[in-house]
Amino acid sequence: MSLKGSIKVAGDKSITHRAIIFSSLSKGTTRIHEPLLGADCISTLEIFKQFGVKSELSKDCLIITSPGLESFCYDQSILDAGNSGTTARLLMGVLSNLPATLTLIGDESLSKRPMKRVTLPLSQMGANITLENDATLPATITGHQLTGISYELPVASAQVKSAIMLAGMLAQGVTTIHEPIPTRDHTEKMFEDFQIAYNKVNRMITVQGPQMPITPGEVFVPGDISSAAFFVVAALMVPGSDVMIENVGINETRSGIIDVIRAMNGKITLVNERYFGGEPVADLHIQYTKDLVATTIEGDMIPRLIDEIPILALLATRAKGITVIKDAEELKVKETNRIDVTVNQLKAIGAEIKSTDDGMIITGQPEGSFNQASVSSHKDHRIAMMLCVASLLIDEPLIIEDVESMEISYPDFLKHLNVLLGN
Ligand SMILES: O=C(O)C1=C[C@@H](OP(=O)(O)O)[C@@H](O)[C@H](O)C1
Ligand SMILES: C=C(OP(=O)(O)O)C(=O)O
Repeated sequence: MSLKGSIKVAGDKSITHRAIIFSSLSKGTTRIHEPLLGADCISTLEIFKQFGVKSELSKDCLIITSPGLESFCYDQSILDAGNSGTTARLLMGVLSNLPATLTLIGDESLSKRPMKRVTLPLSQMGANITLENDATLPATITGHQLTGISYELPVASAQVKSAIMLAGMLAQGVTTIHEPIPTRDHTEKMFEDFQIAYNKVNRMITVQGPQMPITPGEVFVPGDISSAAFFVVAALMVPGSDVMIENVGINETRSGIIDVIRAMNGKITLVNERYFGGEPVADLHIQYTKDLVATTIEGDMIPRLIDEIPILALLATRAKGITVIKDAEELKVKETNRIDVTVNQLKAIGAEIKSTDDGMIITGQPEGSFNQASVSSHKDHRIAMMLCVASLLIDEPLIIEDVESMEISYPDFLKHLNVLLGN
């Protein structure tokens, strides 16, 4: 049973969120081509619908028509970000500037994730936000126009950077953000798509606000490299596999996985590199590699592959030698503690893996086999898909509890996996 053939993966989650946000803030109609309609992006869309934004799906295009943020209606004050950290954090930057009192809530997992990292800089801009226990959702926000600040990001987080950029775009005056370690730059690219002026020199971003009204744009969403990662790893590990994944985003701030796979000796080739809208894309050709070698993943590489670490940990179980993942403590505050959950699930099926304070250490067993075990995604979409890929290395069926959490970022995951398996 090998993976063969070609697929187009789900649209990029980060870019779809931003496309929905920027099109909702602008007055008029924006077409978003090939968006991701996973649960997280739907959470962002539903919030803007409560403000009076309309959406329509036509073939592969999401058409957003907005009255513009000056004409939002605020009849409903409870906004549900569901499971989505991106929704909650980016929208805090917007809501803090709107003339309404609104409460942002989330599901059980999101309600445990740290929000102070966003409310702290926003408070310095004058925002009025109350968090549960001064730390988590629900957040009650009484909005008014903020004032620009100069801020150095203490954590390498694109969500925090983007929240401040959005707030700065709507605020009075100049906002400057210094980003010591580069993170995904889709917000910067979306500023360009929607003709919002900003400056980025080295790692310093400057936004002069307020910039309203915002002109509608047109967005082309590439395939999500974080979703493609599951098939890339599956093809590298399952003997006989030969797969093409089309139109995948290879933005430098997201493509760490390609560098790591090359360092591990994995057979991956980028074909037909081009631009899709404002983002670079390529078709990824991946072939089974029997002589994978261990590597170290650390430092500035981490934000370039943060969401791919669970699936890269699985890949490392097949690579000769000891793979070390460090500087990845951010994994502890994702949908689950992804260090513990990844280690515990992979250990259960027989992998030699242990957690550390800021990552994990994996001893590869290229010839070893995994065993059946009782495993769970712990309602974390990336863990659910990682376990599905792990099941390809086990002869008996693997029963994965809460596997449906994959809906968050990839509703068609199993369908696409079956296409490649020829089922
Ligand atoms: O900005 C974004 O779209 C995202 C940024 C990352 O989070 P952090 O900003 O918390 O690192 C990433 O893990 C998340 O899946 C999406
Ligand atoms: C961490 C993730 O998303 P978010 O922070 O938006 O919940 C993810 O998709 O892996």
